[in-house]
Amino acid sequence: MLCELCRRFHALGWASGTGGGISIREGERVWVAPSGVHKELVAEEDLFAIDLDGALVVPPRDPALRPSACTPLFLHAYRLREAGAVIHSHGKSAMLATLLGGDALRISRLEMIKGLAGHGYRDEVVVPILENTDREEELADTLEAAIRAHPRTHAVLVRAHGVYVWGRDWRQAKAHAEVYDYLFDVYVRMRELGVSR
Ligand SMILES: CSCCC(=O)C(=O)COP(=O)(O)O
Ligand SMILES: [Zn+2]
Repeated sequence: MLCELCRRFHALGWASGTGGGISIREGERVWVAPSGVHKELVAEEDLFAIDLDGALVVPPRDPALRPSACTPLFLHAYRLREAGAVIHSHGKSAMLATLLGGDALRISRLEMIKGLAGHGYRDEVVVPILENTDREEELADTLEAAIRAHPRTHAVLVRAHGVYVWGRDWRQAKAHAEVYDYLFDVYVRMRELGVSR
């Protein structure tokens, strides 16, 4: 499923140019893809299994592979939110939404908001925005702080970069990622049109 979802996210433009992807938790194990490879071509034997402290449990077939640089960020969502899957998207809507400024994106009164667990139509969706760093791993501490400061969010944006989204399992994480992508796209379009909600 991890490999299949990487292919689908690549087709959506969420995991192009080797970045982005998804990790999935299976009990006490977390499966992650290799770093810096074409995510749409990742095969089952290329995957790493690690425990929730990041220790290697199952190595990939090729010893030259390294786990995704997103791994420390994925682990924060697993540990702090009991997530079952975490998606990292480089989708353009997420990236563009972060360029409109502020330390959080806020949007409300849209039907699609109901697709986020614990949210209703009238709720304000608040997605914190982190400042980007030179290396993906360096985002881990600020992502942890943002997750703690925003207990209702299922996503954290990274300026000029993308978004991390999670859910209780891969199905909910995928649904959340699709809803947030819709909201980010609408947010950018609304700013272009000069309308607000
Ligand atoms: C063009 S990818 C730049 C690095 C990045 O943003 C990223 O998400 C890398 O992830 P990886 O899984 O390849 O370590
Ligand atoms: Zn990235």
